[in-house]
Amino acid sequence: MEQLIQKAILVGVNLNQQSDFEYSMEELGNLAEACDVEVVGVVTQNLPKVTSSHYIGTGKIQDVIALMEAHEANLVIFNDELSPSQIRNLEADLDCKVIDRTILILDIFAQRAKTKEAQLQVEVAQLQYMLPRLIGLRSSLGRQGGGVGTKNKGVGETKLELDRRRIEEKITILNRELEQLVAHRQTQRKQRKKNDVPVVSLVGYTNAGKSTIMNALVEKYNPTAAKQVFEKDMLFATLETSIRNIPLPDNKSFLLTDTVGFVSKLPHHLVKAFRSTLEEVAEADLLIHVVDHSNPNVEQHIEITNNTLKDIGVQDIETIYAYNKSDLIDCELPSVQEDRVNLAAKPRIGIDELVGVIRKHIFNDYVTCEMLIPYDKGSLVSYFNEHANVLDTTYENEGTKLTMECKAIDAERYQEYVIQEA
Ligand SMILES: Nc1nc2c(ncn2[C@@H]2O[C@H](COP(=O)(O)OP(=O)(O)OP(=O)(O)O)[C@@H](O)[C@H]2O)c(=O)[nH]1
Repeated sequence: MEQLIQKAILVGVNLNQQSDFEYSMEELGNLAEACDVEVVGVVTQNLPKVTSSHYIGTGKIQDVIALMEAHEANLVIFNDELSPSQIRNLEADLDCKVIDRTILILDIFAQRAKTKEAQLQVEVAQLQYMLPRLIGLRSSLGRQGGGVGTKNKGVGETKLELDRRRIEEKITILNRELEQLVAHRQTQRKQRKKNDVPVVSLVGYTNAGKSTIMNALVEKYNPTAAKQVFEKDMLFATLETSIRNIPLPDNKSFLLTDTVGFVSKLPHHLVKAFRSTLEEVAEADLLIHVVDHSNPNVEQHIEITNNTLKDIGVQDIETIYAYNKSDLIDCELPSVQEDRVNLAAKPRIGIDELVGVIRKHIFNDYVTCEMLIPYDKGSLVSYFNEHANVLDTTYENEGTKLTMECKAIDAERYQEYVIQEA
C-alpha cells in the first residue's frame, strides 16, 4: 500500500509563560519526525487558560488554516492532550486530522514494540486512552484512525468499532496475559536477588546512548554473551528491558539492564502500562543516568528523567552520571569527577573509567585484608574463593594465608583469622 506523506503543523499553547515551552515544542517536532511526519509549520499562543471548545483561540485557528493551505499540510498536532470534544471541534473547523502529543507517543511506541510484553503494554495504554474518547471518536471515525501512521499496528479503525464494553473486556484479557509474563520476570528477578549479584540500570532521556553503552560494556567484558542490544539514532529505539552479565577480570560481576528512554509528558497510561518493565529500574542497586553531553538541552533532559523516575516511584537509589557523546563537543575526554564520567560510548572512549566508578559504588562494602586460616578450616578457604576476590594464596606453617578483597561483614565475622586489614 502506498504510504501517504504526512505534512504537519504543530500547535502549542504556552500557559502562563512556562520556561520550558520552547523546548517542549522542539521535542514535539522530534517526536513527529520519529513518526515519519514532516513538520511544515508551527503555531503557538500565549494564554493564561486554554479554551474549552478548541484549546486555542478562534484567531489562531485562522493562522493554522492559512499555514495549512500554504504548505499543503494534512495533519495538525497539538502539544498537549486534547479532550474528545476539542478534537471533534478542531477537526470540523480545520477539515483535517487532529492528534495530540499523547497519541503521537503511543504511536511511536506501537511501531517500536518488538516483544510480546511491550506490544501488550502499548495496546493496553492505547485502549485506556481511547476508552473515554469513544463517543467523540465515533462521530469522526473515518479520520481518527488512532494515530498518524498507516504503520500503526495498535488501535485501528476496526478496534474503534468495538463498543466500550468490549474494549474493557479486551483490556482485562490483555492485562491477564501481561500478568503471566510479568510473573515470569518477577521469578527471574527473585532468582537474581538470591544470587546476590548487584544490578546496575541504565536510565536516561531517549537517544542518549544507553544501548550503545551497554553494547560497549558487553563487547569488552563479555564478548561471548548473547547478541548486542538494538542501538539506533531514533527516539525510543529500546522499549524492552535487556539484561546482560558483566563479568570483571577480578571475578566480580554485575548485571546491567537497559530499558525504555524517557521524554517529557510521557503519557500517564503509558507509564502505568510500562510499570512492570520499569520495576527493573526500581530494584537496581545503582543507576547510571546517561545524558547526551552534546545536546544543548541536557539540563532539561536530566530534569525530565529525574521527574519520570520520581513518577514511577524510583527514589533514593545511588546514581552516577554518564555524560555520553562527549566526542561531539570540546571537553576533556575521558574524565572522571566524583560521580560523573565524560565518555563517548560509540568510539569506545571512557568505558574503563565508567566501570571504575561503577565498581566504587557497588563493591564499596568490600575491604582488603589478609587472613590466616587454619588447615582444619578448609571449607572457609573454599568460601572465600567463591565469595571474595582472592588476590594471593600462600601456604604457611599455621594455615592458608589469603590476601583478598572480601565483604566487610565477612572480615568482621572471621576477625579471629585476620592478620592485616587495609
Ligand atoms: N557521536 C556519538 N554518537 C553516539 C554515542 N553514543 C551513542 N551514539 C549514537 O546515538 C544514537 C542513539 O544511541 P542509543 O544507544 O540507541 O540510545 P538509547 O539511549 O538507547 O536510545 P532509546 O532506545 O531511544 O532510549 C545512535 O545513533 C548511536 O550510535 C557517542 O558516544 N558519540
